[in-house]
Amino acid sequence: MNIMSDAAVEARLSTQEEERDIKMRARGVSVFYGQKQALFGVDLEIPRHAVMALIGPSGCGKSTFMRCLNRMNDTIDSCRIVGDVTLDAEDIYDPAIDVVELRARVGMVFQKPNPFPKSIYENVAYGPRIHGLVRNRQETDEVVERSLTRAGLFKEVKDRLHEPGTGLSGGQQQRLCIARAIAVSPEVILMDEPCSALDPIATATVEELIHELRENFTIVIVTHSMQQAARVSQRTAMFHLGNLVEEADTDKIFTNPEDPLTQDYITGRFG
Ligand SMILES: Nc1ncnc2c1ncn2[C@@H]1O[C@H](COP(=O)(O)OP(=O)(O)OP(=O)(O)O)[C@@H](O)[C@H]1O
Repeated sequence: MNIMSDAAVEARLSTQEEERDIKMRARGVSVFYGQKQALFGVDLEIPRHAVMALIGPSGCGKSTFMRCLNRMNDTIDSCRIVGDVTLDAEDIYDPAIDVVELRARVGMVFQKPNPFPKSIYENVAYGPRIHGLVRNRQETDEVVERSLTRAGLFKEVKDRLHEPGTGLSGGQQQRLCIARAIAVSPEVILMDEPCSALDPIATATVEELIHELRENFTIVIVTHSMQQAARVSQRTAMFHLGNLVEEADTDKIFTNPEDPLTQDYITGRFG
């Protein structure tokens, strides 16, 4: 008979509880580009249905870390990663993992809006089609409308769905890229400086959208803007020279950071 002590039962329950709140977890993640080490043993937990901001001076490893979360670093020949990364407690570097499927579960939006040279409709419909998520035209129409609506773009484009995506404004193109990412129902969306090519009005619209998306998705955003990190995120992780300096509630990072490096960075003393 296997009788667990009350303490053991409680410990297991609290671990399960914790797992429910943690979408992704990195343990001891180091990254090398050839001989050069870019990340040093990073341990970080990404909370579910929240926005986590990655901040730190240029070259500190924010994008490198983010690319570990959907194995985008696999596409760089010289890049080697050690350590563990899990998605819902599942090892994403397990050889049995289908990387194409992983990147559908952990989608990405890039710095520069990069719509395909196709219509607005086709930009959004492409992913669901290749992943077999839609069976016919009606289902495709539905997924396109739903994704564009969630990205806050449908009203603006509903009469020109068959015009090229590249004909939209920069802010609209970025929302189209977000709609494209959402269309395959990802669990996590990685955003690498998604507003850096946008004007302040388009930035505000995208920030508002990020805020809304967190209800349904887990979001990780790299940003150089302290104001943006403070506005959109609930947790913030500060990197410096390939190390994770500290990670905490965003309010705490911006009002009462533990580490002097964070204090210096957020007050503009370097970076
Ligand atoms: N493909 C690559 N090949 C070689 N070195 C790279 C590559 N990508 C990044 N690095 C190096 O790894 C380190 C971390 O770069 P990374 O782009 O992750 O930093 P970052 O914090 O995102 O910087 P930024 O804010 O300027 O975008 C830097 O020293 C960079 O030069």
